[in-house]
Amino acid sequence: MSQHRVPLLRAQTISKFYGRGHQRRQVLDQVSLALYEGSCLAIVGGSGSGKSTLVRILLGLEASEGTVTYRGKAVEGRHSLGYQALRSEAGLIFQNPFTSLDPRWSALRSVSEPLRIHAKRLALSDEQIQQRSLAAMEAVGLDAQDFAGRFPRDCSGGQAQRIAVARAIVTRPRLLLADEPMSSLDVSARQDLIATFQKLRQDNPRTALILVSHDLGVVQHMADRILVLHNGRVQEEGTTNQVLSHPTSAYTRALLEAVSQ
Ligand SMILES: Nc1ncnc2c1ncn2[C@@H]1O[C@H](COP(=O)(O)OP(=O)(O)OP(=O)(O)O)[C@@H](O)[C@H]1O
Repeated sequence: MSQHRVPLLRAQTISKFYGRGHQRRQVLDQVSLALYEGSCLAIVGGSGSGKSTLVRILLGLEASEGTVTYRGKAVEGRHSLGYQALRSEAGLIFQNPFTSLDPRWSALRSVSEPLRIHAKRLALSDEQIQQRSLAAMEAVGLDAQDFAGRFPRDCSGGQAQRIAVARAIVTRPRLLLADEPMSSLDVSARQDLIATFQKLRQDNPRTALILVSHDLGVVQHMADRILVLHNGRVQEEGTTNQVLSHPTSAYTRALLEAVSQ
């Protein structure tokens, strides 16, 4: 069914090399993927498997062989239509909120910043920016009145990461891309953030999500499809149920044995 629609984001036969001469090394080999509106694709692999490189290529931040398209338009260089559409419609969440959030900014200022950047285009008043920012904080399970004036240093890792998620969703993105969003959190904060993402998906059924993780346990309750990457190659790709119940590669089976509880 979804196969007949145009994917929101598509990568076709992406290959990437670093270095020159005999230092030249391939870090991605013919990687293809498709992400549809409203779906969640997890990209899973161990350290050095090429996840971050792939993410940078998907975001148009790094050149590669192969093609990336966003809503059917090529993402190639910062002036391309695909790049501009992607960057104005995507929310990004990174591994460590204490480095991705500005330590000098209150939560309200961090969350409202993406709206301020686009305030003119979106025709938003200061009052509307504030209301939408507070609503984004509530949407990720923070008491907005309590957290609005807090700085990252006044927050736990899980709370700070929720502020970063609120900042990513405040513009109502069509695509959310989260690169190892749980890996700096302890088990309980991780469970809370998984629940937050699940609620966000229910509340925003059209938003697509790419979730990058080294841990199949983190993605199993969130992803519709899983792509397993190892040494820059796709080991397997399929529905979450298929990959978890009937893994076809030994590498995926090893990842499953290492699942965190
Ligand atoms: N700028 C670069 N120059 C040379 N090699 C690089 C560069 N960036 C990444 N690599 C290499 O490419 C391979 C893939 O790295 P990448 O960071 O994409 O993996 P990863 O799966 O995200 O790993 P991790 O989970 O540890 O972040 C690694 O061997 C890395 O050393």
